Amino acid sequence: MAIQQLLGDLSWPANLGIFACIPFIYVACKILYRLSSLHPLAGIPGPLIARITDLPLVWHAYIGDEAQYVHDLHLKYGPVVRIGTESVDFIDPGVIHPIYSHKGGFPKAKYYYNFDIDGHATIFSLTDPAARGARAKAILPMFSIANIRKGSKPFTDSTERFLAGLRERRASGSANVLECARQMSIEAVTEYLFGIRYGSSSDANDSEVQLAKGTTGKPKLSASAVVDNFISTGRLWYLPPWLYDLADRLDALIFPNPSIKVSTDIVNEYVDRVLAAAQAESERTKDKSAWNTYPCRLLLAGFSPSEVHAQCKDVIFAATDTIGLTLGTLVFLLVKHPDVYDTLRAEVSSATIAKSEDIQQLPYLGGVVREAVRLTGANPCRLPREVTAGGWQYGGRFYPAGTVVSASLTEMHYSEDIYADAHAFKPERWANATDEMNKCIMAFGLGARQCVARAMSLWELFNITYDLVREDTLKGSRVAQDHIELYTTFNSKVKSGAIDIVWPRD
Ligand code: HEM
Repeated sequence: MAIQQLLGDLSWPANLGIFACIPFIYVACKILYRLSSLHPLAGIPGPLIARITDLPLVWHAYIGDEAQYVHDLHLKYGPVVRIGTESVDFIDPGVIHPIYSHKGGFPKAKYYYNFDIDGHATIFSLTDPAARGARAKAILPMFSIANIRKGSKPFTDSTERFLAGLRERRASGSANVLECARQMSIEAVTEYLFGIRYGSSSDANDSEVQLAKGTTGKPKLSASAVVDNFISTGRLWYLPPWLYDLADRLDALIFPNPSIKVSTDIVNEYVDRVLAAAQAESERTKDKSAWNTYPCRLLLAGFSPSEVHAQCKDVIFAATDTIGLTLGTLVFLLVKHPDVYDTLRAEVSSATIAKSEDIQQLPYLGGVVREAVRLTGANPCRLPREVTAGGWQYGGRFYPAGTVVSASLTEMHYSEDIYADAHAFKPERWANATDEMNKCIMAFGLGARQCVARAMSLWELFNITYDLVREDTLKGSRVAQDHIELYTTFNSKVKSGAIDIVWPRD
């Protein structure tokens, strides 16, 4: 009443002034609370700014050095750092089980919503475990190692094309192995999962469909621009979805890239074709046990054609750059380290391989693949999870519900405490791997939400490396750059867009 009377006594401009001040008062109170000892994360070391606002995190993700930013904070403040108002990052093998594995781990943090596709939450972006589970159940059998072995032809065919492509480029003196590996990955995965290889067409030349002119004038995989665009979601993903959309539009307006539109159309047309074939298949045969492709399985499980379209695109995005970058880096490391290459070649040349699974038993090859996976960091930053109702007690501290907790790949994989001489490429370290080394490899994620295609990807990496080294295509090659420079947000991106190797002509 007193306030009402006071307001009533004031002139209307004074009233307006008071109302205009309310948001500022609200923000000021919020900042004071965040800075005070009343905030539940008050005792956690970190920069003052991170207690007030998430803007530094948003900024470093946007400019592509989030991994370096988080690393610098750990160097300064120790293994447990408050990196944002509600966010804490750990370098501690002990957090892996409670955050990612125990009872399915904490759910994915809200930022994953920004990875939705065409208005649909995907198997990757869903934060609700039950909704994700219903979709994953339909497709997971396709990723079992037994089924991959049974249906391995798309993989062996794409490996053969990858090797043929490298031989061709060797003749010309240089190869961008990143682009070759991306192409190999998208072909293998789409043919295996969708039954129609990306880029294949009955009425057009494969290479016309697959390759669009890159900006340098060199042919570039036609899906590259749309894949790059999708993985760059991580640059803005800390924004709330409405602001994300706005920022994304503004970004496209300020930095227009016409090749994204061309590439998006090509990929959409391809996925339309995949979906139409799956729908025709479901019409043709009512025998549901014969429905064996990824889209058929999702349709069978009751999901709408428009969602299945989005789920297919999600897989293309998830597969192309991750395998592309990992395989590209692996080849780069082998070329850069001739001693490792020679040891591997000796093992591969003398091996007796009766069946393809024997390849994964080769110990030095195993070390090479694990070491390349460790050093690549296709997802180099944190995999954030949100503490659920009831909070989480860990290391003598209480983290209330809503706290975003994480471990970051770059911190774990480059920790000197876990991997001595962590920056070096040392396949032999895996001959006597400690439990901690095995536990802290998080390239494929961890726990219940780890990569559905982990076994498939490793299977490909082992087989391709084996064939590549056996036929000695890399003989005489050199790296064209000393190291691979990356933008680091949720997904890594090679700054130059290429991992080049050359075969010098003497
Ligand atoms: C070297 C290759 C690959 C790497 C390094 C990789 C990495 C990852 C990582 C780190 C995650 C977990 C992300 C998180 O927790 O936030 C993930 C999830 C996922 N990946 Fe991969 N991935 C690879 C290949 C693939 C391929 C080939 C496919 C599809 C054919 C794929 C499909 C997925 C999907 C659908 C998820 C979401 C799983 C879920 O949340 O339930 N990935 N991947």
